[in-house]
Amino acid sequence: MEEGKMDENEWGYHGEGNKSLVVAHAQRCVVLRFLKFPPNRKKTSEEIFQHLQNIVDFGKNVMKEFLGENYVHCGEVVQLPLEFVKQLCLKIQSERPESRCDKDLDTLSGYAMCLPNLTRLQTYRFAEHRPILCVEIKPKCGFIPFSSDVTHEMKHKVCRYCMHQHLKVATGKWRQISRYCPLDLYSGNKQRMHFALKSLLQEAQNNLKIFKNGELIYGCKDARSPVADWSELAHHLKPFFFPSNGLASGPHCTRAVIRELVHVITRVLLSGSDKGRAGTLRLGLGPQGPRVCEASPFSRSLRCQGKNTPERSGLPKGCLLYKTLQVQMLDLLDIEGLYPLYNRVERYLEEFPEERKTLQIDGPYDEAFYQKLLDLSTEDDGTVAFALTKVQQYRVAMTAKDCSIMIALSPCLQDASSDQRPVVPSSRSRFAFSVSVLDLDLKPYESIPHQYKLDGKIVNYYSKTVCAKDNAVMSTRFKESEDCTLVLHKV
Ligand SMILES: O=P(O)(O)O[C@@H]1[C@@H](OP(=O)(O)O)[C@H](OP(=O)(O)O)[C@H](O)[C@H](OP(=O)(O)O)[C@H]1OP(=O)(O)O
Ligand SMILES: Nc1ncnc2c1ncn2[C@@H]1O[C@H](COP(=O)(O)OP(=O)(O)OP(=O)(O)O)[C@@H](O)[C@H]1O
Repeated sequence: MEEGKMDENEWGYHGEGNKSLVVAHAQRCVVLRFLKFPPNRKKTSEEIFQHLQNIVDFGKNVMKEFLGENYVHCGEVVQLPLEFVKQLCLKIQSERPESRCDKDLDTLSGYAMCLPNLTRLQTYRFAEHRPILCVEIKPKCGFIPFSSDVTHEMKHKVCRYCMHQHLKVATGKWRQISRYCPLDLYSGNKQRMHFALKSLLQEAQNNLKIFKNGELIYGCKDARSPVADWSELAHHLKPFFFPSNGLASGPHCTRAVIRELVHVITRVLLSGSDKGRAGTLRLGLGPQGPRVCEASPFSRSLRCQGKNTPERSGLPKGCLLYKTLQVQMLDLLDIEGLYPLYNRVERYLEEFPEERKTLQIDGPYDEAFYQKLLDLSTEDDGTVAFALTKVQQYRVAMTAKDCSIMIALSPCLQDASSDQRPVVPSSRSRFAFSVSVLDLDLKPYESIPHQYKLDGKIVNYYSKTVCAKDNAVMSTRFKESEDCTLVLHKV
C-alpha cells in the first residue's frame, strides 16, 4: 500500500462476516480485510497486528500445505493511515447489513490484510475488462462424525448442517429450512452435487453468493432479505452461458441458464486444477462414517422410491472439496471426545500459565505447529501433549468446516488459448476459471466450550422438536416425493 496515496473514494464496501469486513478497490484487483469487534471489546494495535500476522502465517504454513498453494491466498498485513480508515468506515457504514452492525470495524489500529480480490480471475493484477462471474460457496461440514465418543445416536445419522438448520429457523436467523446438505455436495456424485447446488440457489442463506464483475448480484444478507429471484439471476447469467443465442426469456430460459450454471460449477468443483508443488495432502484419511445424511431430501427421495443409498462416486483427490474434507476430518474425536481433552489442557494451563506460549496456543503457526498436526493417532496416553495435538487438530478442522470456496469464471473464445489457465466447457460457451479458498482464520482455542454447548443444543433441539414432528417436517422440506423426484430429473 502506498500510504500517502490512500483515498477512501477508491474503495467500496464488498462484504462482511462475523469477524471481518472487506472493502474492494474500484480498479485494482485487491481487497482490504479489516477485523471487527463488539463495541466495548477493543484490542491494542499490537494485539491486532499479531492477530493478523497469525492469520497470514497460518495460511502460509498450514493451509497452503494442506490445500495446495494455488488455492490459498494469504495476503499480507498492511498499515494504513488512520484518517483513511476513519473516512472509509464512515463511507461504507450505510451499506452494511443491519444484522452485522453489532460489531464495529477496527479503526484504531490502522492494520488490515491486503488480499487479491478473489471475485476476479487470479493471475491478473489489474481488474480484467472481460466480464467475470464468481460463485462463492460456504459448503460447511461434509461428513457425519465417525468417532466412538459420540453419544447422541442422531449424530451418526443426520449431519450437523441439516440439524442446525432447524435451530436457525427457530431462532429467526433464517426464514426457512434449506434443502442443501453438505454431504450431497461432497459426494462426488454428479446428480447429488447438482441437487446440492440447486438447493443452495433456492435458499442461499450465507452459503452462496454470486458476483458479476465483482458486484454481488445474488445471495441474501439476513432473514429479512427478499426472496431470491431466479429470473433476475438468469437475466444476469444469460450472456455468459448463451452468448450468441437468442434464447427467449421466460421460465424455460431461466431453467436452462440455471442448469448450465449448476453443471459448470460441478465440473469446476470436481477438477483438480492445483498443479502447485504443495497440496500433496499428507493426511490420507480414508472415507469414514455414513455416506448420506438421513435428513437430505435427496436421499429421502431415493428411499421413497425404494432405491438404495446412492453410490459413493468419491471426489477426485486433486480437487479442493476433497482436500477441504480431509482437513475437516482432522476432527477425529468429535467435540464430545475432544472436550475432555480440552479440559486436560485447561487444567495444565491453570497450573502452568507461562506454558501457554510453549504450547503454541496463540501461535506462532509455523512449520513445527504444522508438523504436529500430522499425528493422527487416537490412542490417548493420558498426556497433555496428546490432548494438545487433538485440540489443535480440532481447531484446524473447524476452520476448514467454516471456510468458503470462490470460483471465478471468465468466458473465453472457442479457439483462443487460455493463457495456461484451466478451461471448463458449458453447452454453448467455455470459461477460463480459478478456484480459491477464503476465510482460513484459525478458530480460537477459547471457542471450544462454546462449540461443546452449541453441539448439545443443536442435537437436543433436533431430536426433541424435529424428530417428534417428523411427518410435518417432511412436508416442509419437500411437499411430496414426486415433487422431489421431478426436481432431481430437471437438473
Ligand atoms: O458454528 P456454526 O456452524 O454456526 O458456524 C458459524 C457461522 O455460522 P453458520 O452456521 O455458517 O451460519 C458464522 O457465520 P455467520 O456469522 O452466521 O455468517 C461464523 O462463520 C462463525 O465463525 P466465527 O465465530 O465468526 O469465526 C461460525 O462459527 P464456528 O463454529 O465456525 O466457530
Ligand atoms: N480475498 C477476497 N476477495 C474477494 N472477496 C472476499 C475476499 N475475502 C473475503 N471476501 C468477501 O467478504 C466476505 C466476508 O469475508 P470473510 O468470510 O473472510 O469474513 P469473516 O467475518 O471471517 O466470516 P465468518 O462469518 O465466516 O467468520 C466473504 O464472504 C466474501 O464475499
